[in-house]
Order: sequence, then structure tokens, then C-alpha cells
Amino acid sequence: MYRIKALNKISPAGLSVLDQSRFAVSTDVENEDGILVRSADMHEYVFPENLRAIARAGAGTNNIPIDRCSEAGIAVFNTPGANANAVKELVICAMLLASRNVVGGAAWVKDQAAAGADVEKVVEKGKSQFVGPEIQGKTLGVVGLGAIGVQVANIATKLGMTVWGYDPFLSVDAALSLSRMVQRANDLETIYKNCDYITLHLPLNGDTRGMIDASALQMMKSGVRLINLARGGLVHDDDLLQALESGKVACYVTDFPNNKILTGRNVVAIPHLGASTPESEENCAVMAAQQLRDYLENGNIRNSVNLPALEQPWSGIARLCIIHRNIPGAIANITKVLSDDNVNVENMTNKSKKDYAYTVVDINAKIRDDVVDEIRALEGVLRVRLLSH
Ligand SMILES: NC(=O)C1=CN([C@@H]2O[C@H](COP(=O)(O)OP(=O)(O)OC[C@H]3O[C@@H](n4cnc5c(N)ncnc54)[C@H](O)[C@@H]3O)[C@@H](O)[C@H]2O)C=CC1
Ligand SMILES: O=C(O)C(=O)COP(=O)(O)O
Repeated sequence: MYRIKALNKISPAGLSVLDQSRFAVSTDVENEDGILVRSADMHEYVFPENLRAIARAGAGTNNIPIDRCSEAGIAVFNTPGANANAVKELVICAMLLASRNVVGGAAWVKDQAAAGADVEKVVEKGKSQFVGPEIQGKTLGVVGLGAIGVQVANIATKLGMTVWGYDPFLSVDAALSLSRMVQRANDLETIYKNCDYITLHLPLNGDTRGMIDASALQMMKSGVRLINLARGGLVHDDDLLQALESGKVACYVTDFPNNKILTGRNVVAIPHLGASTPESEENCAVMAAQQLRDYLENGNIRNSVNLPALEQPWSGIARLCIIHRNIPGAIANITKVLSDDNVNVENMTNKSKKDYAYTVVDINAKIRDDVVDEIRALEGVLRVRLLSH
């Protein structure tokens, strides 16, 4: 029985992937084998000895200490694209909110009623203060052309916008999905200087933290509308507050508000609702649970952010799953231990990703615990699991 801890509310459709006869899922299980998580901050999380995998039902993994997981031999998964449509739809909404002052206008109407005014009469007089431009004919800059950015860029062309996209690591899949109407920018400067609307769709990491700072803002068009449904940390709050105050930024729509940025003028704050649709919550939960199940039961890896993809059909009675450093001699050392003990390898696959590698070895005989321990003790080996079929 595998013990799975859910650190956030996970859609029941995902939990049903984990058959109750083989998986015990709860919020308070101890020494869990696997974790299902959404945005809970795991940076201070103490890993129990048994923990083998963390599945993030969503895209961003900046809430998970990836390096610490890799060193502990814990696989981290996410669900690429599973919530992209939900975010795309909210970005369209955000562009309109950034333009038409619906938020300010709606609050004003309620205030009028609360103050005893005849709302039907006052709206026609008062509405002129909420005038805002149309998005058709304007220029949109999309920073990050991944699962979400591509969808946003494509639909914006259909709304009559001129669209620039920037992504220095554009994947082949993303390039193939991108509309030909989207112009590729070779640098951020092109986006900043040309766009009336800028929307961020890239991960928060050491390279991107605080990228929207005074120098970036200074390059932007006066009156630019900025949309951030990616992560709050991409923006330098103090610099943005100044740009909002001066009017350089006409509106900032963010899915990641904090107390400081809320003090700014023309900030529209959404409580991290990008992926909060039943469809997206279900997609992400099902995908995360399937990946977690396949890893725990079969050692297969799909959509891991720290380990290589590897899927091997079973061809023996037992399977060794070895996470190790990507160093010369690692595979030879493993096969030597096995051959010294007369263990015949039925099938073996090795894949690497940056500093880490993963080797799956199928064998057709029982293997002694001390042989498994010998592999565990090899240089660079971080985790060994023995699965049986
Ligand atoms: N508000 C919400 O609820 C949600 C927010 N997100 C956020 O949106 C981000 C993007 O999500 P997806 O599109 O699904 O991820 P993705 O991984 O498919 O796309 C991210 C893209 O950013 C690009 N990129 C990386 N560094 C870059 C840089 N320095 N400059 C420009 N592009 C860069 C990558 O090459 C990739 O194409 C996530 O990392 C997450 O932080 C994602 C889903 C929901
Ligand atoms: O997938 C992401 O990166 C998100 O930000 C969605 O977060 P959530 O699962 O809604 O807490």
C-alpha cells in the first residue's frame, strides 16, 4: 500500500486514479511515499525517509525545493499544459479589465447605491470617468511562449491585435503551435518598446526574478498595460509602484497580489485564479495522479522537472530503479555488481537530465537485499528502489 499525502485540495477525479486498494490518500499521513501538491510552499518541508515523488498538479514548481529533491532522490513531476486553457481565458479577461475599468466602474455603481443615489440616473452621468480603449488594433507582447503563452498569442491575433512573442528557449512543439501571425522578438527590448499590452508567461527562477524592474519599465511605452498571471516575483514591486504612480504603467493586472503592490494606483488584483476552473483542476489532478502512480508502481517517468523521461515495458519479475549522478562509470558499476552476483539483466534503460541520471534494470530472478545495498553504496547513487511485478 502506497501512502500519498495531499498538501492542497486535489480534484476528486485525480484522487480516483489512485485505487484505494493500492493507495491510501489523506492530508495527514506520515512517512508518505508520494505527495500531491498545488501551490503549497514546500521550501521548508522536511522530507520523510519514504518520500519518493512529488506530483505538482499544475505548471509552476517554484514552490518546491527542486535541488533538495534531486539530491534526496525524489522525483518531481508537473502537468505541462493541463491548465493552459484556463489561464489563457483569464488573460483575455485581464486584458479587458486592464482596458475598460470594469472593476472601478462596478465598485462605483455599488457605492452609488449604498449612498442612496438613483443608480439608473447616475450611471449615465458618471460613466465617462471609466472610459477605456479597445484591444483591437493594439500591440500585445507575450513573454514566454510555452503552453500558455502560445495560446494567448494565437487568440490575441484573432482579436485583432498585433502580437509579438519572446522566448529564447522556444520548444519545437511550441513553435509548431504558434500562429504565423505572431511575430518573434529576438529580445525583450523589442517587446518593451513596441507593446501597448505586455503579458508574462514564464517561470519564476533565479534568472527571471525581478525582471520587470526600473530599467525594463523605463523602456516600455507610456501607458502600457501589464498583465502578470505568471508569478508575483517576476516584478520588482517598488519599481512598479513608481511606474504606476507616474502613469507610465496605466494598469497592472496580477494574479499574485501582495500588501505592497495593492497600495499602487490602477492595480487589479485577482486571488490566484488562473487555474481555478473545474476543468483545469480535473486535468491537472488526473495527470499528476497518473504520473505519480506510474512512477511508484512501475518506475516510469513522464513530465519530471528534475529527472529524465523514461518508460520501459516490464520484462522480468523484478525491477531496479536507480537515481544517480550523471557521472562516467555509473552504469558500468551497477552492471558489475549485478554480474558479480550472477544476476542476469533482461532489459535496461538509462537516461540523463543535466546532473542526474536514471537507470531502470529488469531482472528475471530474485535479488538479495545485500546486493541492492551494494548498489545503494556505489559512488553517485542517490536512490535505489526494487519493484516486483
Ligand atoms: N496564474 C496561474 O494560476 C498559473 C500560473 N502559471 C505560471 O505560468 C508559467 C508558465 O506556464 P506554462 O506556459 O504552462 O509553462 P511552460 O513551461 O509551458 O512555458 C514557459 C515558457 O517560458 C519560457 N521561458 C523560460 N525562461 C524564459 C525567459 N527568461 N524569457 C522568456 N521566456 C522564458 C520557456 O522557454 C517556456 O517556453 C508557469 O511557470 C507558472 O509560473 C501557470 C499555470 C497557472
Ligand atoms: O499551475 C500553476 O503554476 C499555478 O499557478 C496554478 O496554481 P494552483 O494549482 O491553482 O494553486
